[in-house]
Amino acid sequence: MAKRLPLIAGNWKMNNNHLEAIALVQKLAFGLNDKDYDNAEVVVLPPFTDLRSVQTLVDGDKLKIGYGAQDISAQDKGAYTGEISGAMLAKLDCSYVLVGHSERREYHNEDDALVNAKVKAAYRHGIVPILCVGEGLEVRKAGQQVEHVLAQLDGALKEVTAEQAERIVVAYEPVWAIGTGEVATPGDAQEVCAAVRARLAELYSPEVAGAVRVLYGGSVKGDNAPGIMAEDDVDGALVGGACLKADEFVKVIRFGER
Ligand SMILES: O=C(CO)COP(=O)(O)O
Repeated sequence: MAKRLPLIAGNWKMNNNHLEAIALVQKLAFGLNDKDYDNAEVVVLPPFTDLRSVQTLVDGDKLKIGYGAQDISAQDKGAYTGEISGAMLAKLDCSYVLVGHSERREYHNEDDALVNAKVKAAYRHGIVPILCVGEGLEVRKAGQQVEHVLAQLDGALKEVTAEQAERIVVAYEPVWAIGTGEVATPGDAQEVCAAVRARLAELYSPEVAGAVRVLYGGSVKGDNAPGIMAEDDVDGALVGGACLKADEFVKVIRFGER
């Protein structure tokens, strides 16, 4: 089976206006070389208002950095004030979209049914969903993390075909590790990422499970990325705080060199 190319994605969250976005992507591109792009796929996920600027820069300078959005409407068009459709994101050449980030689940009450509708909306427009799953501290303390994450996965993948599922990216982000500096151990990440892959094999096939990239996210930095990425079932990282500084993000991308 072909080895999965690691994916290092930077979730900017609500940071950087469109001018700051250009500066950050330029700095990132300047810090990366051909070998980096051979070793990992590099993606940034800026706010909606930055996407056109990022698209223009990536196209104009022929950068090998990919990009995508942090959310997508479940609807395709119409009277949905404030929403952004998959068609709009596709027109901006977005390759990826985050779906079901824990901050959307928490602050916008997104449940598994809505996450499922957004996953399907992404596929309708040819955009690859980066599906976020992860447990809170109470669930972790109760030792229920695997059951919790698999229930989120099952809910998000309802009516998603094998052909679609093969292209999905799943990001395991334990909520207690997000923005807290409290990183999961490599063993914690491996346990849940392996369980996600095993469930994909059950729901679809070993081929689908073998193709899907499963990322870890939650306080990933340059110095802890190598240990986490060394685990068999961890195929990359979804990075928050550390992606806002180009130098630190480059260190994460070079996880294999340390
Ligand atoms: O939520 C995250 C990425 O989506 C992780 O954020 P931090 O890396 O800041 O913990």
